[in-house]
Amino acid sequence: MAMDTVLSVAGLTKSFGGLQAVRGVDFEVERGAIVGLIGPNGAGKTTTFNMIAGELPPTTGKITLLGEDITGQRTDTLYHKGLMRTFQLSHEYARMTSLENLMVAAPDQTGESIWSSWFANGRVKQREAEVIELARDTLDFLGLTHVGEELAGNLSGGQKKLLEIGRTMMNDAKVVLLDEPGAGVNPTLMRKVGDMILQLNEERGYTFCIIEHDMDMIARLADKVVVLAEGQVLMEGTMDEVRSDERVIDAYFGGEVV
Ligand SMILES: Nc1ncnc2c1ncn2[C@@H]1O[C@H](COP(=O)(O)OP(=O)(O)OP(=O)(O)O)[C@@H](O)[C@H]1O
Repeated sequence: MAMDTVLSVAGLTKSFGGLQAVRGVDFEVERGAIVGLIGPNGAGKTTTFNMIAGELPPTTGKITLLGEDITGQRTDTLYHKGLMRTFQLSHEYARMTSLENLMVAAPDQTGESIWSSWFANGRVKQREAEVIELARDTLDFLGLTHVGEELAGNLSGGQKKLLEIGRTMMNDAKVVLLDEPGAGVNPTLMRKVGDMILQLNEERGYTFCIIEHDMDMIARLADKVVVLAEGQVLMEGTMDEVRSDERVIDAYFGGEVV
């Protein structure tokens, strides 16, 4: 493993009954990189993410974060280690405001979610002021200040995506898995989501692994692209290399002339 690898998966497999959704996937994500994970529908991208993010135990294989074997560790454990993911369909708390959605993503001083201390003690304590300030700064960074008091359920698809990215910022997650940040987002906001990702990468040193079907977005963001097809890595390379590779064209279009 290279010295600057922050995340690696090796020999990862996942079977659902008789179906082998992921069949021996290997790839590495270098510190400060933006890695795109692409491939046709059903290639195993989300299943791979679910295993890395601790939502699904791998059938076999090993996942390493910052040199530590994290295979099978759960989402909340990984959250404290700085690995977070977002979802294809945003997971906001619809009946809380945007500001509150960010606040509940912050860890408290003991490293627990602030959510649990609210319920345990019935009130927000000293940390509240710091968390509110951080949440306001995060809204400002994302350009969402004007919808800070709006219920998150009322935000547009693109604003929800930005809010999801904001939730990772509240934990200062250093390795972020983004599941289709461009899905259901209009072109203007798509550009903005891309800007945020680049800004977090360049200014705060976040490392990203991104599943995305929008090839323009991947071309703009990704340093390296890993192509999955039928549960396996078909190839990896720059977007230019991937775009012109016959195997990739075949995987997407089934070898038909299009
Ligand atoms: N919980 C599950 N139970 C059974 N089969 C599953 C489960 N989750 C995924 N699969 C199957 O595993 C395969 C890979 O699915 P996955 O969602 O990982 O693909 P994907 O590359 O993310 O696709 P898409 O781009 O369409 O989101 C598919 O054949 C899917 O039907």
